[in-house]
Amino acid sequence: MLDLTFEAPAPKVIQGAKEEWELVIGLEVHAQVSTRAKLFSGASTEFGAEPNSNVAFVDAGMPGMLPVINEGCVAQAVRTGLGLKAEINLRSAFDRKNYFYPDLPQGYQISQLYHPIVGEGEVIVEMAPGVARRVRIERIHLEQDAGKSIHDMDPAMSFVDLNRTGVALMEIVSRPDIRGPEEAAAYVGKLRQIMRYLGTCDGNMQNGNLRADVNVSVCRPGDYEKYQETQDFGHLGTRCEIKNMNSMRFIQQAIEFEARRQIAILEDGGSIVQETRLYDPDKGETRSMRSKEEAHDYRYFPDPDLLPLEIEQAWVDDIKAHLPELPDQKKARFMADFGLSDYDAGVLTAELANAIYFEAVVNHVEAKDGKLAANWVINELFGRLKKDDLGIEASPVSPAQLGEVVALISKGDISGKIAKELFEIVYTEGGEPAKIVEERGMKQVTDTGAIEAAVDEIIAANPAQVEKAKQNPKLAGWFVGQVMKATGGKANPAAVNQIVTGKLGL
Ligand SMILES: Nc1ncnc2c1ncn2[C@@H]1O[C@H](COP(=O)(O)OP(=O)(O)OP(=O)(O)O)[C@@H](O)[C@H]1O
Ligand SMILES: [Mg+2]
Ligand SMILES: [Mg+2]
Repeated sequence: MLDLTFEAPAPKVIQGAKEEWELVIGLEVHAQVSTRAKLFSGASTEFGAEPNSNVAFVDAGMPGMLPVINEGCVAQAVRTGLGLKAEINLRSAFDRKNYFYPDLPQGYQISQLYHPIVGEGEVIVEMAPGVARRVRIERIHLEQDAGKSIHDMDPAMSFVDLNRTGVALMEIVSRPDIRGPEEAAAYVGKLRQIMRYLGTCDGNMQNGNLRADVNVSVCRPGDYEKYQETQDFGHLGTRCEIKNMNSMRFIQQAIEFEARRQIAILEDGGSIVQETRLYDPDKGETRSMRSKEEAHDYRYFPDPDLLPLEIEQAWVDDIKAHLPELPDQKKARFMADFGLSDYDAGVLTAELANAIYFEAVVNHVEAKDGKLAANWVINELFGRLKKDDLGIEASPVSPAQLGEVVALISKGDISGKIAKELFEIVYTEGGEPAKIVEERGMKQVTDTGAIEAAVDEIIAANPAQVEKAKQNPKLAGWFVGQVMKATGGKANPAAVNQIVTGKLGL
């Protein structure tokens, strides 16, 4: 496992006009379950389909239609819970959350207020190499997504698209353990990463696949510690909830703005009204959407159309036994097996596809070359792909090809400089690296006779430089550079250096 030091929360402190304030943040993350069918119907969840083409009668709220639970969605929620080291509740139940909105044809959302499927867990967020924070998860429940109102097609009309109605969401509720905007973004990033590894949510924030409701309050220094001791929310300030954030950058901006807004009110002698707010990225401010009093009147009650959900421990155990390696485990293994730095291992495991690619490269080289392979994947390959705006899946260089390049460097067959040329050839033209080296005469010159001849020539042609070098041995580097140039970068630099210093008598 990763060797982490857990730090007490370092809250973001904001200096108000009169006093200092600390931030307290709790997140409700809505993660769309990766699944082909909806939570209670067989309709497809495909993104971007023709409006209203993926709607079962039950999704449209037709009278007499009954919901039928999708076992695959339940398995995904359990998998997510296990990935967050959470308790799994073998018995959970569905409740109706009633409200009226044009994109909600049933007039209620089926959710799990009283008995969620997943209980307490945790997310470990690394804020600096080896320094981590633990954010507690309160619960994860399954619920239906709503449809989408469309207001921008016609100035006089609104339309509704029910494709998203009834798609399964996991609402992942954190404790108010997050103490600053960067930490909030890091937390969402870590959750996203874990779920992508688990295959339970695609985490595509642009598509609305992962959205966060951000709860923000402020308190005076010392009050948060009192809350931690007693778990009494009375020590914390009143929260406001900023709905539906789907960008890490906006999450941070919204928190910052919201905290300052609350501080200004409090320092003015006012009090915070608990309410739901929306963030306007163009104006960089939050504004009130509805007060929480109205919003809370959901008249929750157990859904009479659905029996309590009972699952078996053996089924949960089976899912647990088949969990994939998670980001922290993979990172720790990369560091231990290949001697990678925390940073390199972090970059390579940030996205599962990158980690898979790297491991495939390493399969073609010896373990001792893991670090070299990491450098090539991170610096050369990622850099090159970025230039062409390509994802790793579209890489023109396969792991086998890159592994071969790395092995050629490691064996001393080619120099680092030539390796870059070789990489570019493989990237643009394809082909087998070893063959290319052979055919195009790119092999490194390790033959000392040939290097000596080149050194002699440079020394003979530059008597003045030779004199200077004798006074200042650092100038040997100049001779090495000249020899490298003369041999088209193919001479082995270490051998050149040795011969140059020998011949100059340094
Ligand atoms: N004082 C506080 N400051 C900041 N966050 C808080 C505070 N108190 C509670 N929270 C956070 O607010 C969130 C409350 O979410 P929860 O789903 O339990 O209820 P809700 O927001 O009332 O309901 P809904 O799901 O209808 O929005 C949690 O993430 C919790 O950590
Ligand atoms: Mg909630
Ligand atoms: Mg909420």
